[in-house]
Amino acid sequence: MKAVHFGAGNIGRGFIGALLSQAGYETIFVDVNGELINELNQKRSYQVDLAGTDRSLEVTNVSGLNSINDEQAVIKAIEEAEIITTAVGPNILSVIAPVLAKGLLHKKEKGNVIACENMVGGSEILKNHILEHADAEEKDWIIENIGFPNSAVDRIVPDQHQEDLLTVKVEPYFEWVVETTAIKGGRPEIKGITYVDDLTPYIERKLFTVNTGHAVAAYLGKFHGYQTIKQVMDDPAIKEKIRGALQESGAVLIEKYKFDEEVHYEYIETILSRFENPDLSDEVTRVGRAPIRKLGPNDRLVQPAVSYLEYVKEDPVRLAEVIAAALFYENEKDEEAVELQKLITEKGRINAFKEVAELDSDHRLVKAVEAQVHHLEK
Ligand SMILES: NC(=O)c1ccc[n+]([C@@H]2O[C@H](COP(=O)([O-])OP(=O)(O)OC[C@H]3O[C@@H](n4cnc5c(N)ncnc54)[C@H](O)[C@@H]3O)[C@@H](O)[C@H]2O)c1
Ligand SMILES: O=P(O)(O)OC[C@@H](O)[C@@H](O)[C@H](O)[C@H](O)CO
Repeated sequence: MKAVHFGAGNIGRGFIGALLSQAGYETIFVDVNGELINELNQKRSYQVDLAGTDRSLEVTNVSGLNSINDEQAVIKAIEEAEIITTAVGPNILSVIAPVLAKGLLHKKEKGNVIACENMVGGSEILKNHILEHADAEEKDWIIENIGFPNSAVDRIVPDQHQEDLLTVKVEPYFEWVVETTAIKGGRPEIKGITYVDDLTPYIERKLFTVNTGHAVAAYLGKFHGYQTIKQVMDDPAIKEKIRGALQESGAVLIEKYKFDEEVHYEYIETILSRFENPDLSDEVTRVGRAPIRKLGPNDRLVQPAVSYLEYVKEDPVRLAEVIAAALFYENEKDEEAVELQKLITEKGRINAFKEVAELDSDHRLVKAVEAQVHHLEK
């Protein structure tokens, strides 16, 4: 049984690769980081440490391929793989689509491709990128034989500063939910996957709670000079603002999906305590990375804020505040942060926000964010 996983980074090694290996798959990681690939090929195994415990897992039967230099080998690996997964980041899906298309068109049997990215409809979006690289007949073959089930993945895996390049420290908690309807052939037998018929409530609950909360911590935390999420959580005023933002996104989720209110509030508290794990050093720059993506219309801040206006019919105060803080986010090592600040210099904070969030000037959220920007400027 072979699996190909694109992206040997934090979540790739620390979560997806570990579960694939435990399920008995020979796992081939595909990445552009030559150093990582060399290490994987030399060691053929690596260690996953569970933060806050003395438990570790040995992930075995792994190897690596370079997605640029080893294209023919990547195509062959895809041809032979039963399952293909990705954790490369939403913006990279279009980049890996050409090689995926070539590999999938070599397959003789049905198979599944699962994008494990923080976005709604990730596998479906990847499918559309792949289909752009196929002619009409090839498109039909892919649509008929390859499943692209959407999925939601949850496990906090910070950037690693380990002596050993491959070792990765992760939080013990994890959740991987995969939608059944798009699967082709048999369901992949992977312990740890929860199969559901409709992923929408699960991905929205995850993205608009875990990732919304994380974004509040990162952008307000950075604004107030903190470096790690744990430091932010130790500031009671900001912790309360995170809880407040999650009550706003939660009000929408409860209304939209009829979640039990008490159970959802318990979920929020669990998420807050996950952010407080003293054995995880997660930097605000990782959690706040790619602010243009995070301020997009379907992402963790604007989507729940716009829905709050629709469902609750009031201005989302806490969500508007964190959006405003995101507009002050600077990090010279983050391409999107640099691009956002450039846009702000050219057009001003509110015009830049309208552009990335795709909102009109008279939208109530724009007014609410403007008020918060003025407040933060003081
Ligand atoms: N880290 C987490 O806590 C976490 C949790 C859940 C979901 N995710 C999602 O998983 C995805 C990856 O996040 P991460 O934290 O592991 O990031 P990461 O930067 O640690 O890993 C991404 C990897 O993709 C590789 N990559 C870049 N371009 C590539 C290409 N063209 N071909 C192959 N590989 C390429 C990078 O070299 C890197 O090793 C994101 O969508 C993220 O939202 C992350
Ligand atoms: O990966 P991003 O950039 O979409 O978001 C940063 C973090 O919020 C994210 O990686 C979380 O750690 C993860 O989603 C937890 O499951």
